[in-house]
Amino acid sequence: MNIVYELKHETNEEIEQVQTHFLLEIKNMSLTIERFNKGFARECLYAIRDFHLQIQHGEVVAVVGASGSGKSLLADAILGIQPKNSVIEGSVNYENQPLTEKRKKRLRGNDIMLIPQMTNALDPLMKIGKQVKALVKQKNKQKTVEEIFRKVGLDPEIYHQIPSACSGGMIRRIFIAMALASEAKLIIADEPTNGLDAEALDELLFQLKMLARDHRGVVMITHDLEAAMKIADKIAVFYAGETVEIVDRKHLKKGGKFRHPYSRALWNALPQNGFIPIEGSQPSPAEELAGCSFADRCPIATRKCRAEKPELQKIGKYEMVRCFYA
Ligand SMILES: Nc1ncnc2c1ncn2[C@@H]1O[C@H](COP(=O)(O)OP(=O)(O)OP(=O)(O)O)[C@@H](O)[C@H]1O
Ligand code: NI
Repeated sequence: MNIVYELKHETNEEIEQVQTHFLLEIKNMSLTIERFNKGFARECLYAIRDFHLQIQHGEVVAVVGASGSGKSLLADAILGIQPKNSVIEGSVNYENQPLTEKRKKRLRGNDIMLIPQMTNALDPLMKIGKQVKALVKQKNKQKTVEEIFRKVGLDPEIYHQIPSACSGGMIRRIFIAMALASEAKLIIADEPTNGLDAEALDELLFQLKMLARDHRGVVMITHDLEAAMKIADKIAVFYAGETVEIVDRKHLKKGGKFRHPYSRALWNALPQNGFIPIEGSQPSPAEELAGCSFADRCPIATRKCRAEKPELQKIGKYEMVRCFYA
């Protein structure tokens, strides 16, 4: 209240910025892995080059990118479980405070929870019910877990089983149940829709939305643009370790288009839009890039794009695009 009052002379947009409370806000984040090749020469892998993301309570934000674009490393970096030989730079704030490695360690598994890409992340020897129950803070733990199992469509029998008795689809539901049971405010789901049939996929998307309705923030990391467009409030398109666009779903719902040539290419590659492929491949993380990461495959690239890296430009309250010509 006071802050807004003091900034009375600022523009409306600036006042809104002050009022916006982000659960997680990432700016210019990079993650570089250092390794030594066979000739013992030092080599850098630029796995994340320039990543931006903003998420508020109650929102689903999708990070959409192709295989190898750095999505899982991004999830690991937010949780503080990145490879030891990596260096993270940039600004990461959680609840408006810097998310230091020390703080990540404290919040991991409590405030911030990962739904991992691998389905073998549960304790293989502990009964599932017990693993979920361990996260419940309120009284009547058993009853709470049973209720959550019902919500996510898990057979109550699962309670007494160990993870190896469950299918991949069931394990994903167990992770959603764990997120619901916990008091986590931020859920990071890494490729949660992988390998699901159409029905299971819709169910899972609904469950992720349910987590957001519970006032939590859900970062859904995926290669599936279509799934992202179904539930995400905002979509951050990720290419070769960079956020190339952040689009608000409202813009797409109103018939607006993606603005970045890579996002447009992803959209054109969807079955309903004609399955149009694009030539070439994503630059390797080992490559140092002088210009735009997409320049080699971009239909509108110019000499400038190859020589100069475009910055992420703000084009609306939350929307951004990294292209000289978008
Ligand atoms: N520990 C590591 N050491 C060295 N390189 C790594 C390490 N982990 C990942 N990489 C490399 O970093 C790049 C990004 O990997 P990452 O797993 O984050 O991609 P992704 O977008 O999650 O891919 P996918 O969709 O296949 O899961 C890849 O080229 C990968 O080989
Ligand atoms: Ni991954």
